[in-house]
Amino acid sequence: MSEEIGVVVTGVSGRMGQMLVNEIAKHPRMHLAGAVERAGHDWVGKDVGTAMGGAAMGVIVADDPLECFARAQAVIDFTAPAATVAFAELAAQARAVHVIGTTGLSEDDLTKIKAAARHAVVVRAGNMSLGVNLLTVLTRKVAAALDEDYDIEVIEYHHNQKVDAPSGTALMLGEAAAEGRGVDLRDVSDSGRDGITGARKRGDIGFSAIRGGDIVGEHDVLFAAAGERITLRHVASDRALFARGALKAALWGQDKAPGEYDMLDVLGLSDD
Ligand SMILES: NC(=O)c1ccc[n+]([C@@H]2O[C@H](COP(=O)([O-])OP(=O)(O)OC[C@H]3O[C@@H](n4cnc5c(N)ncnc54)[C@H](O)[C@@H]3O)[C@@H](O)[C@H]2O)c1
Ligand SMILES: O=C(O)C1=N[C@H](C(=O)O)CCC1
Repeated sequence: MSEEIGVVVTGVSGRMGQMLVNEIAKHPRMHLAGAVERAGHDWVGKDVGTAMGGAAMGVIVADDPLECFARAQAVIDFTAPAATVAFAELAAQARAVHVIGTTGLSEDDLTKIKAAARHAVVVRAGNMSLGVNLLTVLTRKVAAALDEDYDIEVIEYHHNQKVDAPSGTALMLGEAAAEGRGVDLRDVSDSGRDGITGARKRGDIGFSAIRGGDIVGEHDVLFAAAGERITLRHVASDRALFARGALKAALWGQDKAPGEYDMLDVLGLSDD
């Protein structure tokens, strides 16, 4: 698809929302078709450009998502789980591609998103960067090559405002490691150690979450055995990285059949 598409950004005042507005403004094949914030937010009713402290953009921040989605080809959504579940249904009604970056989604949330994806394209990933998605492929391969003599630990580092743990990225990496090992992550996941936990269980995949300052997002996958350690590491130093991945997903999804996709599909890194 080569024509320009209209994109709605939800959670527009957020860290990712503002990053997305800036990236869309620079994109040759996209324009900002709408900007959504939660009802009662002080940006609602204001021009998004002036609310961001710059020049007016001619787009007024709204709290009625469906009205905005109806005039767009894509919705890019980095908000919060309850909002994302509601937006999935509305984006499907509007037949807009729904790009979901929100993390911390429960099993129940994922079931509802899957239902919405019967009617429209949903692209969802806990991390939209090429580097992290490539790292999931490498993690799966390394985990498949090593046996349980190698303890797998995922360590993630984020800013002090992050509300969910383990991060969406850490879970993607944990899933990839479990897949490489041929196990279900739910059976081997070990997060939140505290107190007299007992020795580490062989075969577990551990998670640790560091929160501090303005860290954008860093992830280590550690394979630790007697006598040696291997670490796979990704460092994000600019949120624009995630925004650009989301824009790529919005364009990629335009000519796809309804269904749920991830960034491995968008980036051509998927096995199937
Ligand atoms: N997948 C990725 O690559 C990636 C990258 C960065 C962040 N994230 C995730 O994106 C989400 C947002 O991160 P952030 O740092 O921008 O958070 P943030 O708190 O800065 O922004 C979230 C925004 O969503 C808005 N919001 C909440 N409920 C809403 C509703 N019902 N309607 C409209 N807007 C609503 C909030 O008002 C806020 O402006 C988090 O889940 C985070 O983990 C994912
Ligand atoms: O800042 C955040 O929040 C991030 N969330 C994603 C995650 O949970 O992995 C991606 C990195 C930044």
